Amino acid sequence: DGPLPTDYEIAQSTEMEPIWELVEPWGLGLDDLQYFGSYTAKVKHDAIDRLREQAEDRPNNLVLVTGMTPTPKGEGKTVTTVGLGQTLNHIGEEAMIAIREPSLGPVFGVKGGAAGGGRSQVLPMEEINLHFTGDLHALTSAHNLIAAMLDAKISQGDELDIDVNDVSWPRAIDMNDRVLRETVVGLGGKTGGTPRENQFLLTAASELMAVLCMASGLGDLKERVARIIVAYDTDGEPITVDDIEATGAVTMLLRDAIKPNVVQTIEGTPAFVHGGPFANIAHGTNSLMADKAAFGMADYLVTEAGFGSDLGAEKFLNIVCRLGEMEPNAVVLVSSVRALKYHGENMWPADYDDIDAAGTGAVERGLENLDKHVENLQKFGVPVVVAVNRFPDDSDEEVNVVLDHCRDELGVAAAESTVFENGSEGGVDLAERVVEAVESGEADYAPLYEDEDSIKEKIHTVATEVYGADGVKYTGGADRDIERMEELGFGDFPVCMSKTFHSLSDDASKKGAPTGWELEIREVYPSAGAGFLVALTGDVLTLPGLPSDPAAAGMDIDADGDISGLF
Ligand SMILES: Nc1ncnc2c1ncn2[C@@H]1O[C@H](COP(=O)(O)OP(=O)(O)O)[C@@H](O)[C@H]1O
Ligand SMILES: O=COP(=O)(O)O
Ligand SMILES: [Mg+2]
Repeated sequence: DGPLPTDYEIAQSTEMEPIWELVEPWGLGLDDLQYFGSYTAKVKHDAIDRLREQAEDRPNNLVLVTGMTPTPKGEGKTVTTVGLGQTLNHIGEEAMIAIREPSLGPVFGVKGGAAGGGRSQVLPMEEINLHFTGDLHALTSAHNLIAAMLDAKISQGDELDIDVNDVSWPRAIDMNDRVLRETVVGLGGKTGGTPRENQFLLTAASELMAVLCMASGLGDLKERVARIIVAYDTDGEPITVDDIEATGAVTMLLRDAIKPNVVQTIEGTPAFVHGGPFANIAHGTNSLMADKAAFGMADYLVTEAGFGSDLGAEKFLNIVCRLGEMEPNAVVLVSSVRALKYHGENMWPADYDDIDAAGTGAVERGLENLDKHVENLQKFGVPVVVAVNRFPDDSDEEVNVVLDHCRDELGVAAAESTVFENGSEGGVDLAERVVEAVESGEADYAPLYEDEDSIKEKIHTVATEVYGADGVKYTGGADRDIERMEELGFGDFPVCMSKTFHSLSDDASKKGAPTGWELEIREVYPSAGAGFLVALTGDVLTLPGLPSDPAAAGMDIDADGDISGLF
């Protein structure tokens, strides 16, 4: 007993299997893999195609893991996804997991890594959380190649008649560097190019990341890249990646990134870790290629959508399942005592000492946030299982407040989970509830809106049904943007809402289940390559900043290469 070793110590003490041995029973052979050391590999296209075919003869039980509105540290969706995958195998099912690959932004910022934690992690955690297989670097380079070629056209004169004040393609960086949000480029006189304003966004929010996650293979990726709109000409006509002749080079840079990465969990469950869009500023789930391949290897796929169900899950259910032709069989809604207290105390910003000091009354007062998330998820017609992800200092009384509420008040299945501390031993109750939900056949999934609904109807549906808004107000150029989207023929695209994750509303300070407010939409732009529109709400930022005490400040490496402070 005593304090749990750190994530890194647990990871280091785990004897991993060579990846080719680990995946062999799941249908992947030596020649199907492109190796990055002994414990990480990419799956080659032929193998992916074979797995897709094999998936047609399997159950394809899809379990989505989402959460309530989290505190800034996160409440354990990744931990629960890894732990549930491990536990399903532990109780005799065949399960794979698919999660996103981390961005260096949060790794060095507030949240730390995204490889799970405790005894429910994917390994090798230090590789996964740092350079991994280079996908984020490849995406950043590909994104900035487009920006450089576009500016070369602008400053050296071009037949495209680009409107220098109507360029929609920013630059990208995989780092939370807030001072790059709004920049001026092209300074330095004639050789410096044409001065103009330009933004940076986090690579996780790049349309290339979304395109990589939606693509079905290299050929599809290339067609999607070609369609990406990067600017408009002086007549307002779109200019694409193909128009600036960047399609081939950009796709070449992504030739490896498009292949899903396969690794293992602490207990030896195979895991796809591929694609890394955040769920506030992007669509928030891993690549469809990973999902489709996993269905060829296992009966269950457990996959995570980022942040609360108003973000990752809403977009997974309204966009990813629609475009990816998938139907979820159950949704796990991760709750935590600390998040319930955070809402119950109407706390902003989060103070973890105050959270620890709060009592069961605060847990009860916070339940309104959990209730709204349960209500939202039930609107999609999928059975909900609430997981109470138990943290070390949680008391039985506090946990039981949540379990009793779910079972007695909400009439939904609920289970305590200690997969962080105990691995699969701590997930049996949850896994059994999930299997019951899947085997009940109750799932009757449907998205909340139809393709033919207007753009404003789609936004109104999400705002009122999911966020709890009374309505929507369009500010800035949003109305004109929507008219342009309809003129361009994007009216039937689903809408990816970009919103703060700190609240169900677009105001980070509002906790619980805010009512009596209007959603503000300030900009709408196309991800023509990904196949959806993006609507910016409130003051959401596509390039986060570092806190004054970033996680990076607590990290170190010794002369033997041993790392500390990475979590
Ligand atoms: N039950 C738990 N006990 C202790 N720490 C936990 C527990 N669950 C999650 N954590 C830690 O909390 C942080 C957020 O967990 P994570 O699974 O990444 O959440 P999410 O995916 O919802 O953002 C991570 O540092 C993780 O190791
Ligand atoms: O996009 C955010 O994902 P997490 O909630 O898993 O941090
Ligand atoms: Mg996560």
